[in-house]
Amino acid sequence: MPAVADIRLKVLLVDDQLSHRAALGAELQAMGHDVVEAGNAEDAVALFTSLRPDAVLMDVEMPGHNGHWAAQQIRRAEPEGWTPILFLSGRVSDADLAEGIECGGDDYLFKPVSPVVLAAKLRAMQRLCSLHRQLTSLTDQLRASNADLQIQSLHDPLTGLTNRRGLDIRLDEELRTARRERQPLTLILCDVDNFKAYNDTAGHLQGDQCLMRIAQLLGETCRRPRDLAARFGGEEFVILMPGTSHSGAMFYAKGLQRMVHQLALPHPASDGKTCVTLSGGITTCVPDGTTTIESLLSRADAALYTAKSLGRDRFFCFETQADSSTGQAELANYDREKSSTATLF
Ligand SMILES: Nc1nc2c(ncn2[C@@H]2O[C@H](COP(=O)(O)OP(=O)(O)OP(=O)(O)O)[C@@H](O)[C@H]2O)c(=O)[nH]1
Repeated sequence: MPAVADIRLKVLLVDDQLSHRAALGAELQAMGHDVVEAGNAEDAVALFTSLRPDAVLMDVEMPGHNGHWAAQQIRRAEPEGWTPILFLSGRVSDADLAEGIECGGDDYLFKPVSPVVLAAKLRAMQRLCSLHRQLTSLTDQLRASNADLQIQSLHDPLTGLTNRRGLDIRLDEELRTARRERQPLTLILCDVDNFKAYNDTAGHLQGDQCLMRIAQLLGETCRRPRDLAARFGGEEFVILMPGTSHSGAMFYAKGLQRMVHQLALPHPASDGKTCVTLSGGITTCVPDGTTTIESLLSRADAALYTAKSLGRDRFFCFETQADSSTGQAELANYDREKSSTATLF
């Protein structure tokens, strides 16, 4: 930020008399400021809107609209009212002065303008301009910090994935959208197998690295714009797939399992397996009025529990779960298949 005295103001100088503009303009430039000139009120308003000067010096009496009218238009164009407007006038009654301030002006300069008074008023405008710039810069910093905080509050610091809070927000949105549009919604709850043993053997820091790699893989596999990979907590992750049917979810899970195998992250203590594996519980439904975030999570959790009981390194999905007969029929339609028994792969 330059020192107040060094601030170069962009001054909009409005006067219908060319000779007055030339004289005052030359003085302003000699003081180190930039000058934009307008010869009438309409041009003044147009130039103010397009160029956003730092200060306005405005004649009051002009053919057509006068300076008071122009000040009103300028205040409308800039409701925060930061830009100082100084009227230039030959003689001012108390009533004129009051009207000028009422119309949005800040001060009066009497013609012919004394160079000393002009310099003093410009110094005051430089101070105001400096305050405005500081405030704008602080507001920008605050806005950026708020945006950062917003991102941090919705993301997990270890993996960078959406955190539980962010997941809850998206789940709520997607549940309502799927219900309204009668579209299937798939939720997969994944868990790293025997992760306690991993930590106990390889150490917590190595465990963190493992979670980061798995999270990265999950993030990469969520390719559709509305798919979401989130860290649910600990070594558990959620994949949310709006508009994805039962069969689509199974196709995705098979691919994910294959990719985890290909990743081949060494697991130091996993029930006879040498590499990290995932288990997952899948639930797909066309939600109705009774479907809640909790019911979706609890169905996925039950399916995950079953996958673990059946020996881990697998994804499990109960028979197609819809929440109403309508939902069930629609889901069957989407999948073009009738599900009857549990599906395991
Ligand atoms: N390194 C690391 N470990 C974590 C983190 N969050 C949770 N854990 C660990 O994850 C382990 C989860 O253990 P369990 O819930 O018993 O599950 P598990 O050992 O994977 O067993 P199964 O789920 O049955 O395969 C615990 O040891 C937690 O301390 C984390 O951010 N970093």
